[in-house]
Amino acid sequence: MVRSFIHVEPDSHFPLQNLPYGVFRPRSGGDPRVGVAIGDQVLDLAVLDAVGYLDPAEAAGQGLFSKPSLNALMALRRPAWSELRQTIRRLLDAEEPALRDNAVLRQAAFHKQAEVELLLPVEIGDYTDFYASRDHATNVGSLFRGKEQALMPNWLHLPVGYHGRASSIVISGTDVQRPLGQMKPPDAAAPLFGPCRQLDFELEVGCLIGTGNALGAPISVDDAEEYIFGLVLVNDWSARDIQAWEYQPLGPFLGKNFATSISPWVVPFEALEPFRVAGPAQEPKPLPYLEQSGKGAFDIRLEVQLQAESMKEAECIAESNFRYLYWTMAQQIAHHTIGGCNLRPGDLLASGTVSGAEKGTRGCLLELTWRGSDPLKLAGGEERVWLEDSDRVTMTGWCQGDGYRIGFGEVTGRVRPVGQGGG
Ligand SMILES: O=C(O)/C=C/C(=O)CC(=O)CC(=O)O
Ligand SMILES: [Ca+2]
Ligand SMILES: [Mg+2]
Repeated sequence: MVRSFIHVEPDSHFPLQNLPYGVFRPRSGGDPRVGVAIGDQVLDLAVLDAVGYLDPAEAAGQGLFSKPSLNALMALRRPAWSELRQTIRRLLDAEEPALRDNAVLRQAAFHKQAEVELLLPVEIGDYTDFYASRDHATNVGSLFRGKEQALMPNWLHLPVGYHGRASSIVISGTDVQRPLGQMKPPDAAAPLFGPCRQLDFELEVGCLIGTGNALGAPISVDDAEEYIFGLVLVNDWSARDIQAWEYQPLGPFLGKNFATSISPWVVPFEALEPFRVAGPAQEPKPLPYLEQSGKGAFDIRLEVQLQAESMKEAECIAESNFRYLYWTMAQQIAHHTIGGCNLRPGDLLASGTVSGAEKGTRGCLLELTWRGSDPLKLAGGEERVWLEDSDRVTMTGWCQGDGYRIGFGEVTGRVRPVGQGGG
């Protein structure tokens, strides 16, 4: 197995096979710039580019890495991403002396991850959220509309989604303020206004678009993966009481626009190739524009941890897998653009809550507690139906290779009570 001269623990999320991109700022100061995670280090690509170490890659020499976002890099095409990735991989290889034996450059180019601040890596222009897990859609449908109408008649024919809100996407670690809103409990005669009482998380995977398409020029399902730059973890925080009252007939609005958290490291799509698998069988067969040849799902293990303020450590409350999704990322992209809609570099297409068939694989509290009828019992006697103030939700994910992991790191956030200011 290929190894780096940088030490990488076997359970590290960031071995040489991964090389995810992020935007960071050293805690000691300096401007935001682009880096790559390796073991517990960050490699500063702006430093490497400045000394010509990334030459002759197409991405080199253009100032792409001394920017506060990955967008300019994402706007290049797949061959350029692939070439850059190979260049970085070679420079980090244990057998390659160029960087390994240049102590002065190494000193300037590497930072401990613990000594940098990770920033929102992408300027996200548009955010779309799908609803691609059949188990999630069936469960939510049963809970919101009753068993008979669990899965809407369109669901097996197209990837259902809604246009989300990009402005409130925040980086992992940002506190999330409990939203205020309008809700109508079943026993109330009129709607109430106040802090959300049914705050939830949603375990999702986000697909970041690299290459865009022109307005009016759809992306075909079999070309769609060429447009994907990389993936992140997404927590689509949801106010279930606000959502349940407002959503008909146009779908989620304020119930989901107050915050969406993403993980800081963008895992290159190319790194996931060894973990490609077939997704669930699709019956009825989708219309030709959605029919994908080959396998379109990826085996990514996902976990949700919850930590109440009284708990010494976080407790795992759900284990799921990205491969459970019914609709693939390629199908989502093909559907999104079939009417002519243009995607732009940096757009986020989230998968929708990733739930599986077993109870412990459900990706949100709405399902895990069956809308409150089956509370979760946590360590130290804590019980949860919905999130309480100061609860911390952490999601993690990784592909398990033979002796290595392609990891996503984590997306974490803590619930802050209403009225404690911004930031
Ligand atoms: O079926 C409904 O009314 C509920 C929809 C959602 O909760 C939308 C959503 O965020 C989709 C998802 O995460 O899978
Ligand atoms: Ca969602
Ligand atoms: Mg959201």
